[in-house]
Amino acid sequence: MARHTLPTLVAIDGPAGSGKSSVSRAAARRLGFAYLDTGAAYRALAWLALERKTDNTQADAITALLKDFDYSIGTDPDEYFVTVGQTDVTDAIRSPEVSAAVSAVARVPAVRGALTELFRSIAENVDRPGVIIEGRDITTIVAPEAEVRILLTATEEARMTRRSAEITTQSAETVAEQLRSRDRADSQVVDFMSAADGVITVDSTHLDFEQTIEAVIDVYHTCTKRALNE
Ligand SMILES: Nc1ncnc2c1ncn2[C@@H]1O[C@H](COP(=O)(O)OP(=O)(O)OP(=O)(O)O)[C@@H](O)[C@H]1O
Ligand SMILES: Nc1ccn([C@@H]2O[C@H](COP(=O)(O)O)[C@@H](O)[C@H]2O)c(=O)n1
Repeated sequence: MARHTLPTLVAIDGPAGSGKSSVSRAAARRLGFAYLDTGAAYRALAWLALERKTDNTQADAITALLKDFDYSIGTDPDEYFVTVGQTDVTDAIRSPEVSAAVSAVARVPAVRGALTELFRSIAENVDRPGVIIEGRDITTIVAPEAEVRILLTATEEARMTRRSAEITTQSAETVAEQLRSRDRADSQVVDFMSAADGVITVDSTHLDFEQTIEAVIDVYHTCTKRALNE
């Protein structure tokens, strides 16, 4: 059977609160692309571990969860949802408990291997001409061959200010400390603080939301034009 044309891949990595999900989703909408949030899968597995009262320091116990991890995510930027089995976990995976547990789950190599395969398969099968995939290791591990590779960053101060404006149920100090400690734990596993070779940095520290979306779309046009001329 003839293989369908593969979608254009736009890979975006960056630290917590750098705007990966909000900016990627808005840019995907404008480009008519699908949007794949990879952090949601790690969060959903962490949610399952909490539901099953699994000790998340035990790699074997976390790995065992993968065998009945019935995960599904919406890749339409206008119809985002995350389910595990019959349960809609779209909101539950954003809880402070899941955010605090997720890095321990994400450090397990078998989990990373399985989810990487899942992301590649979802991305290959979207029903759009392209897909924006965002996370921590997309430009380097999940899709190093992506036509467009971006590191979306902002200073720690800017990221914390934006995140604490969003989360009003916790103090700014608590939000900042959670963000910092998640980045610390995650960066022991993958490097998302510096751009790998060929990856273009978009620093949004002094850009507003709209300007950041435009900056990402500009990089997309520059990279795709360059590829056409090669
Ligand atoms: N350039 C910007 N100017 C102002 N606010 C922004 C900008 N970019 C993103 N934001 C806001 O910052 C907050 C964090 O963004 P977002 O949730 O998209 O980050 P993230 O990188 O996906 O975070 P995490 O990895 O923790 O899920 C959101 O409230 C978003 O609307
Ligand atoms: N490619 C990725 C994406 C995410 N993670 C882990 O998931 C956590 C949640 O991600 P968010 O983008 O929703 O904040 C993140 O803190 C990492 O632990 C990952 O390892 N690789």
